[in-house]
Amino acid sequence: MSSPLITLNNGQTIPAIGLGTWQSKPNEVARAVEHALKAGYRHIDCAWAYGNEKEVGEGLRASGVPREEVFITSKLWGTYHRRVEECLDQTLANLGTTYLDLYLVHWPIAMNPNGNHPVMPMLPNGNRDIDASRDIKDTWKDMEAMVKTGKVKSIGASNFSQMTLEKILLTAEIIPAVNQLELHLYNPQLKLLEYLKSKGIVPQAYSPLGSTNSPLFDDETATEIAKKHGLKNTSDVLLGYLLAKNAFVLPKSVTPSRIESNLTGAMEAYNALTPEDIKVLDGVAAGGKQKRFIMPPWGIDLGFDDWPVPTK
Ligand SMILES: NC(=O)C1=CN([C@@H]2O[C@H](COP(=O)(O)OP(=O)(O)OC[C@H]3O[C@@H](n4cnc5c(N)ncnc54)[C@H](OP(=O)(O)O)[C@@H]3O)[C@@H](O)[C@H]2O)C=CC1
Ligand SMILES: O=C[C@H](O)[C@@H](O)[C@@H](O)[C@H](O)C(=O)O
Repeated sequence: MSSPLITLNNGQTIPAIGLGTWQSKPNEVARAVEHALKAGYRHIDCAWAYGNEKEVGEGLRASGVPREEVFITSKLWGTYHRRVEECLDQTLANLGTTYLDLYLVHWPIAMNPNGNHPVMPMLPNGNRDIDASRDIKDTWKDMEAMVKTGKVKSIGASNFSQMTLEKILLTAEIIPAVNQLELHLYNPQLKLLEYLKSKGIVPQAYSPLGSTNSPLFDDETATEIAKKHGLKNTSDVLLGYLLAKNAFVLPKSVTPSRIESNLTGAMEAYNALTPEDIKVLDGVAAGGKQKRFIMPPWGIDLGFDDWPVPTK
């Protein structure tokens, strides 16, 4: 089974279901990618910061699926906001490919490129070593330049609130194709989804299952809806719900049976869910279950309604 395609604002199409690779250990991720591609996935979500792109590349080659049939995304890390092409070139070399289908700014926050650590530079006081003088608009300009090199087909955002998007849109020549966000039953960000729609930016749902040790699998509403439609897993409803919101889903798994069922189950649920189910699922977070799972301690305001502004 393959997944439906979503068309981006530049006409490029992407399979709506992609395999996540964050926290997939290097010794597990090659087999996970190979298995996913053999099971029908054609979209892999990677990042320089995940430290496993070399092994993702091994999995791609082991699958025997031609490179041009797979949609590959990767992300620019904070310590490289002033060295965009350098980060991209490392990713391309790690993956063993000459181009990416999509390149995202991982977080709209630059970190000190000359700090005490290449990935997570820290200050003596324990805070992240942020490069506050780097304007996100300039990082976006450098991302735009990567499209001209032919090394990336599309560019996009990740973890950008409306506030951050408005900043880059002031000078952007290329509107981000996507915004990859924490999106799931307990954090549906309905207002931001409306804004993205108005700008032609497609949402990509990260942590669609609620990430590691997720409470979402036990959610009563999703479980009841799964039962009602004879779906095998609550996770099917979690993924089908996001597809129905016109978001990509990027479930991560290194478990072969889950890799398979996330693809087939998401599609089954997408086809089974009714507008009434979607309305009920839309109300779960607002009904007292709102929760975000990925909240790195950046120490600055990212402009998300549900993410408390840090006190100095
Ligand atoms: N842009 C960004 O800042 C971010 C991007 N992402 C991207 O999104 C992807 C997905 O998000 P992630 O946080 O990994 O979390 P997910 O919501 O995809 O959940 C992954 C967890 O759920 C388990 N799991 C997967 N499928 C099932 C299933 N059917 N039943 C029960 N358990 C299951 C996995 O275990 P196991 O592997 O052991 O099967 C793993 O522990 C990432 O891998 C990454 O690619 C994620 C976070 C932030
Ligand atoms: O993509 C995954 C996430 O964004 C992850 O890379 C960050 O949350 C990182 O662990 C951090 O602490 O900043």
